[in-house]
Amino acid sequence: MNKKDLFGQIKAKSSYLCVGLDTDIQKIPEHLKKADDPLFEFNKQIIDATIDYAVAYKPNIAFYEAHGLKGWESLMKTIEYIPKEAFVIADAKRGDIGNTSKMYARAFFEEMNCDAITVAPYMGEDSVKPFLDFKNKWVILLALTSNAGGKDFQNLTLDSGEEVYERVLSKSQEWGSSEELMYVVGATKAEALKNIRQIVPDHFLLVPGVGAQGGSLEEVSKYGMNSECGLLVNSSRGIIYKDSSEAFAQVAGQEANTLQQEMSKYLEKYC
Ligand SMILES: O=C(O)c1cc(=O)[nH]c(=O)n1[C@@H]1O[C@H](COP(=O)(O)O)[C@@H](O)[C@H]1O
Repeated sequence: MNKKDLFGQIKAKSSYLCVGLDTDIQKIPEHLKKADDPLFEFNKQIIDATIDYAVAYKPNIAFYEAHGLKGWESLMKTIEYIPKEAFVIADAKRGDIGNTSKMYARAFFEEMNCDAITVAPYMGEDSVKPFLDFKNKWVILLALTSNAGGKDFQNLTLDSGEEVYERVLSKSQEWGSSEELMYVVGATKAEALKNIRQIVPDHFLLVPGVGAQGGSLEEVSKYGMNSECGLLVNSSRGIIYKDSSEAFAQVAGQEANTLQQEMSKYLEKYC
């Protein structure tokens, strides 16, 4: 999906919501545990209940890898099930020497047909470029992450006066354009968004950390939005685990609907 089509979906649904499929077998409703493929069954119902309110889905690969071959099957079935109108992000946080990154890219872009993958920038240009070689696919580079430990490296100040995350933003623009590169900025770091928008005015930002991690959707929207929205805001636990009864998917749908309604207001106000 290209940037224009992504913005088209955002306008059509009045939403920049990304539903995080961090599907934990310990947390899914009891009645689903007897299904042949409980992870897929759970995801299928969550997708059906939220598709009217979400423009993107982000399966977090760890939750599937943890189950070996069966987990990979659940993941692949889930990705195939997501309607084509939605943007699919493999949250895999990969990145390695060039020939290895190329294999990761083939796995997630060709084999699984995801639209985007999260990539760690630590190994630099030749670890990121192989992902960017795929046309009509996206790299989502970790810039300023939502976790407390992010500051251990990301906020260190370089001799140039830039912080490391700022260098990630400025340097990586030499590698790819805003048609193929997005950045992760945690909703818990919303105070940095004004500055981030000065460095990357046109890029989409994937913003996790509203809901369970306590980030503010209003602040993120106010400081992070650009004229093409430029935001995908993810919530995982705050949507998918609100209820553990047989009505879990309905409750997830309501939760997504509530976020979408709030987003609709911010699109009018800030976009
Ligand atoms: O890359 C990510 O998606 C990510 C980056 C980050 O800085 N913080 C962060 O929470 N995430 C992911 O976003 C999701 C957040 O989940 P919830 O806190 O349950 O909404 C998880 O899948 C995290 O791995």
